[in-house]
Amino acid sequence: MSAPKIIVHADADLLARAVAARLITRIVDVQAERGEASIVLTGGTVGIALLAEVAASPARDAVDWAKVDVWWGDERFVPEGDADRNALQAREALLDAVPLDPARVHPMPASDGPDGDDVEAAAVRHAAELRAAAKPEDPVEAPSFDVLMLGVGPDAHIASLFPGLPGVLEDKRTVIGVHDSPKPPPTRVSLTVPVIQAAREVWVVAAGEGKAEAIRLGLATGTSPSEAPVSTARGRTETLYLLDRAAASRLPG
Ligand SMILES: O=C(O)[C@H](O)[C@@H](O)[C@H](O)[C@H](O)COP(=O)(O)O
Repeated sequence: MSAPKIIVHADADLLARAVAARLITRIVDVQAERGEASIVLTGGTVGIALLAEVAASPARDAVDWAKVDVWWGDERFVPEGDADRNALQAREALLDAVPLDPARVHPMPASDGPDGDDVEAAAVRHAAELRAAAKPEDPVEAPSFDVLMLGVGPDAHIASLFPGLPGVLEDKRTVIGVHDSPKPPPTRVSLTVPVIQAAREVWVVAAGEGKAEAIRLGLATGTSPSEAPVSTARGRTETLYLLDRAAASRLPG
């Protein structure tokens, strides 16, 4: 696991623009090496704002979008067309504006999908999709994502792994159904820590004073995952904490 690097931008708008530029560059670099790239999107305010900044960037056409695999870190388990879906928000912000291959876009299941409202079956279905996309050398039964982005909640959750819930301790499954989420909606689907930590690069993206304590916990030594799931956000070759000044206002000394 790589030690976190902290990069601070002046405010939330600049953060979104800078992460968008970084994402475009990273995809271009990975595609120059291997032809294709895989990214994991996050919902949340900055997570969606940065996608809109990618869409607005003149550099976006440097990416071969048809060779980008798009996945999500978590999803609200609501119907396909629900405005709360991270996937729907991402489509509106970016995905509909670039020439992706639909077969390479992998939203997590919705509650009106083939498994109906059975979130456990939906998680198993998505785990099978990840397994099918994994290569023999991948350390878990999921792709080793090139860039996995995570927002963080004021309670220090990442994806839909919340403090005090068992999901953050899951060490076998790659995808779980989440029940009783403290943040609505209560039922969700989430990647687990082993998949997150198998990613080549993990980027934690956070803005605002309300995230400062969560960021402190995420970087402090000795934080327990159950207390602050964000402390598990580490990539294999790179871990970036991409922050605005307010979110960086309580960094551990
Ligand atoms: O499913 C969700 O509720 C969101 O995806 C959530 O995990 C989000 O990423 C963080 O809470 C940060 O969100 P904000 O940037 O809006 O605070």
